[in-house]
Amino acid sequence: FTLVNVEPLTVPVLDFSRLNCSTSRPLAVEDIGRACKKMGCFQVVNHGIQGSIISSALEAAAGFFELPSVKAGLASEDVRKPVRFSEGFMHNNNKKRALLKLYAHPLSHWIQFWPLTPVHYREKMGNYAMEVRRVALQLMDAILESLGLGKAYMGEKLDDGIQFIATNSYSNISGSDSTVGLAPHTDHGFITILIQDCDGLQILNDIDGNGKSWKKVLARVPDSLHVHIGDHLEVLSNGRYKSLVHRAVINSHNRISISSTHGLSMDEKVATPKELVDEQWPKKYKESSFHDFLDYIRAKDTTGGKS
Ligand SMILES: O=C(O)CCC(=O)C(=O)O
Ligand SMILES: [Fe+2]
Repeated sequence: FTLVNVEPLTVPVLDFSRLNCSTSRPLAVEDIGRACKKMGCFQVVNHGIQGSIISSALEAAAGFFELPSVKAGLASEDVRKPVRFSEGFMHNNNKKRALLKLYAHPLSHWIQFWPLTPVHYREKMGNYAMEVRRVALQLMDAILESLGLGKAYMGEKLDDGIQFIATNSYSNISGSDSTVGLAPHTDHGFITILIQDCDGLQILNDIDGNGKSWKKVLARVPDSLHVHIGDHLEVLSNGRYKSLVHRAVINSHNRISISSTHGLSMDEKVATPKELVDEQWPKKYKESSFHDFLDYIRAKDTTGGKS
């Protein structure tokens, strides 16, 4: 009941092209800031990524999970090689979510570890990875600006940052109308950009001040990108922008989603800048790197590392 009867999210839609025009940029930056503060997420249209690049990436992801060896839960020859660099959990043992996680930046370094099949997988996913990164970096500039930090606050640190692409395939094996495919969590980077081939993403926030409730993100606006805030942006903004709790629900269809997470490099510490600390906003967070975060989560984990 609580999974199905979830209201759609009325999410602010940002026209990305407004960021590239000096007269409309200040208001667009303000809109982004407001969405980050109130909603923890927003959607982006007119981002310049061709629809065909988005659909090809979703197709490539679906094709990979359809490979007989992957379906059987065996690492295929070309998947086994990147084991050090990608994590894969397949549909075997009745798992509801299959995941292939790809390191994506710098692409010229990581792409050699990506799957070789289906054909054109690397090309299709690589095109999307590069394009979505371009959008992510420009959004991060705007987000920093909305915090009053100035466009160049992070400078090259963002250029050298990480990009993880998580390709997810969900199948409803329980036979029930809907089931949770991915439990509630927040992402660790600054921002995550997500695309999905059908509804399933749900977010938890308090939009009307009536307490937190789940809302579903509709896959309706064609080729729009869903952007949400991760833990490191919460740290950077000293809690002005909160990371967004989200989950994935599987309905009767199989479903594909691709999330691209962007942050600083693994060992670069994210700290709250002094400009964002004052009496009203005392410093709330310890500085940490992506690596520290993962170590902390592993250490805290009570499921024996299987989570
Ligand atoms: O499948 C989804 O919609 C959510 C995926 C997600 O949250 C993730 O990859 O971190
Ligand atoms: Fe996530």
